Amino acid sequence: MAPIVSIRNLTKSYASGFKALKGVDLDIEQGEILALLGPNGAGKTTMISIICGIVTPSDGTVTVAGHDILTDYRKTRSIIGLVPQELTLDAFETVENTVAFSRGLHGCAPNPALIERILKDLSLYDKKDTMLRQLSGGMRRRVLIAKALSYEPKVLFLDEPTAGVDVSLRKDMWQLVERLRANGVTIILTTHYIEEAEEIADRIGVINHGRILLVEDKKALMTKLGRKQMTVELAEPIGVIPDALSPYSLTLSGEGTRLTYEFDSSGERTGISSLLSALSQCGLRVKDISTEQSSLEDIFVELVGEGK
Ligand SMILES: Nc1ncnc2c1ncn2[C@@H]1O[C@H](COP(=O)(O)OP(=O)(O)OP(=O)(O)O)[C@@H](O)[C@H]1O
Repeated sequence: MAPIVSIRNLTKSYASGFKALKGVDLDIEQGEILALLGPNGAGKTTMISIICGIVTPSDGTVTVAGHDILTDYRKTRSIIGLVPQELTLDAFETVENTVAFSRGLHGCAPNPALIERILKDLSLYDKKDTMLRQLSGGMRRRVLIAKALSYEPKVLFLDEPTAGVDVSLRKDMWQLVERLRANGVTIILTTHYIEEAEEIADRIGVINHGRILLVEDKKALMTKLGRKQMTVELAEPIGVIPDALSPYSLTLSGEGTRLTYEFDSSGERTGISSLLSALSQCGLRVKDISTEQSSLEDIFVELVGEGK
């Protein structure tokens, strides 16, 4: 299937001369949840803003469902929903009116039943007649999402949807994202919370200094870049690693009592059982064994660190 969003050589230089995007290529598949991770200033918001028609690109092309975002912007904007980072809402309007109005602004016929469902889904229904200025920050964020959902977008961009919200709202958001995906909506979210990407994304994109460092299936990324380590505590210290153990890439530490073995957790054989029998053949007594796997956070920090 053709990608729902296709980005080619996307470049953005702001008037100040600052290059926020330096030739980004990215295909987003229909129905996926893509998490974009990147440190502050990496270019995430710039990229999303260009796709949504808020910022003009300096070079490159973006198509949404086959339509060019510049020449066919009416069409692409009708397909896209955006939940921005900033909480810009009209303080004196009610929740229900704000959401219904947003649907009208996007040229959709009124649909009170749909608005009611969205408000209920976001636990906003009992606040439908409340003025926005009387809502908490978390509730306002829910209103921003309701506004974006009011015109039934096929592609939804969430720019740090859970920044500064409490744990229960974060979990609600994750559930909502799951439900939207089940209804065929493609979701692109930026986040600083790596556990969020780990929890809900199908694919992870890492962006830094205006470039995409990688885009990879989450599970494949964890297996490909994730290292596993086994640490063996020996009962008695040794001076050097015996020759018989040279086939294993071992390092000795802890004043001769700790052997560390790195292995490929994706491989069919990890080599753990043969290493353990080799240890006993060498007469080494094992006191304790532990294994550790690098997390998405370790992988991210390593990738972004390399890009510096
Ligand atoms: N209007 C502008 N004029 C000049 N520079 C800008 C403008 N908007 C953004 N930038 C710069 O472009 C870079 C990328 O900003 P952007 O907001 O896209 O990053 P981000 O990845 O979304 O960061 P964050 O995680 O902090 O939201 C930053 O260095 C920012 O200062």
